[in-house]
Amino acid sequence: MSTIELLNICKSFAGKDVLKNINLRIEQGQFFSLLGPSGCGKTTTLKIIAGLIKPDSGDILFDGCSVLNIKTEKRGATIVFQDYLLFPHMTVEENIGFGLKMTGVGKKIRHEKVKELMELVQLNGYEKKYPSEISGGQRQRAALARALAINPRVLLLDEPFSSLDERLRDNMREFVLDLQRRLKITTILVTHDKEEALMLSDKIALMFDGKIIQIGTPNELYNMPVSREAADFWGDNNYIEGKVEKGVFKCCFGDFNVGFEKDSDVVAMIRPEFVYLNLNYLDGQIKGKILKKKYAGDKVYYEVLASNNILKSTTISTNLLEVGDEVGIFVDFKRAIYYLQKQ
Ligand SMILES: Nc1ncnc2c1ncn2[C@@H]1O[C@H](COP(=O)(O)OP(=O)(O)OP(=O)(O)O)[C@@H](O)[C@H]1O
Repeated sequence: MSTIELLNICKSFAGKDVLKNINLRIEQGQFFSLLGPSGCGKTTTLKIIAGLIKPDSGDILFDGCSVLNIKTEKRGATIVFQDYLLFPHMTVEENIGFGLKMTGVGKKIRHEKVKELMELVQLNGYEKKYPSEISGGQRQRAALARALAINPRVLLLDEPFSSLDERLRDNMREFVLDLQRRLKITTILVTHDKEEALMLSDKIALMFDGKIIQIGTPNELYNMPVSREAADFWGDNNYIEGKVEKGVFKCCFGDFNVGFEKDSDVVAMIRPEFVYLNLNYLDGQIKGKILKKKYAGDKVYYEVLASNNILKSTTISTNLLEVGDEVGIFVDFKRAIYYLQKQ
């Protein structure tokens, strides 16, 4: 177990700034995710924590002590990559015991430890198999066991689930979370999968273009995005410009009580799931007409024309509205997030 801190970490490759002053604190035993679009610098951050890449400036602390000049193999931070990187010419048990052998652990203790790990990742009976003879999920569990064999202070997971099919991915996510909770090992996951980060993490750092734009719990990140940029990462949103005066939001759709006292020019960000449509127009609702409909199984995505604006609405698929229907729209402005308009 370890507390990990990154202090003012900067890194550039060939003149391109890839990490721009990264500051992070990951508590002991926490499941922490680095989330962000492809190329934003997640893997580089992970490799810097592992010691595979040296930062240009800044410091990394494990339990308050700098590990900047400590070699990878001495840091106790092991990475599990998405492509597992098992040695193809070694059996499962040889793969798992490899790190122990390298650190000079004797055969008897190694054998016991490997047996214990095989049980932990539910691979008993596969000891003598080669990586090519087992399934993707089993290979991944073997890679996890190999990483855990050396009792790492921190477990680093780089998109470990992305090459698995959906069902296996769900199983592996649950498996890893359960293992992490039991072992209480500080774990850092790199992912671009929003749902994965929300489901697994105690805390998430959202990264864009080499910077961290928000750190918080899954609930804070999803429900209280700090900026439009952060909000848009979670999906398409509605943005409605207006003014708040004495707790009333005034915009092109009318006046709405929001219980937000500070008078200011704002942009209201409303998620499509808080825009409700119904066929019977009710008093006080906004009138609109359905322009587009996308059916996606459990959900339906609509675009509705109202007061010369397009509103996005997502509903569960029991909704039977069709393109061209005139609808009443209820926008739950109390669920909106109000960003101050730029002066
Ligand atoms: N060794 C390297 N040499 C040059 N550029 C690199 C190197 N490693 C990473 N980069 C660049 O740094 C940027 C960040 O890469 P990184 O792999 O950290 O992003 P990422 O967020 O993990 O992306 P992905 O989700 O696609 O893996 C990218 O533009 C990448 O091309």
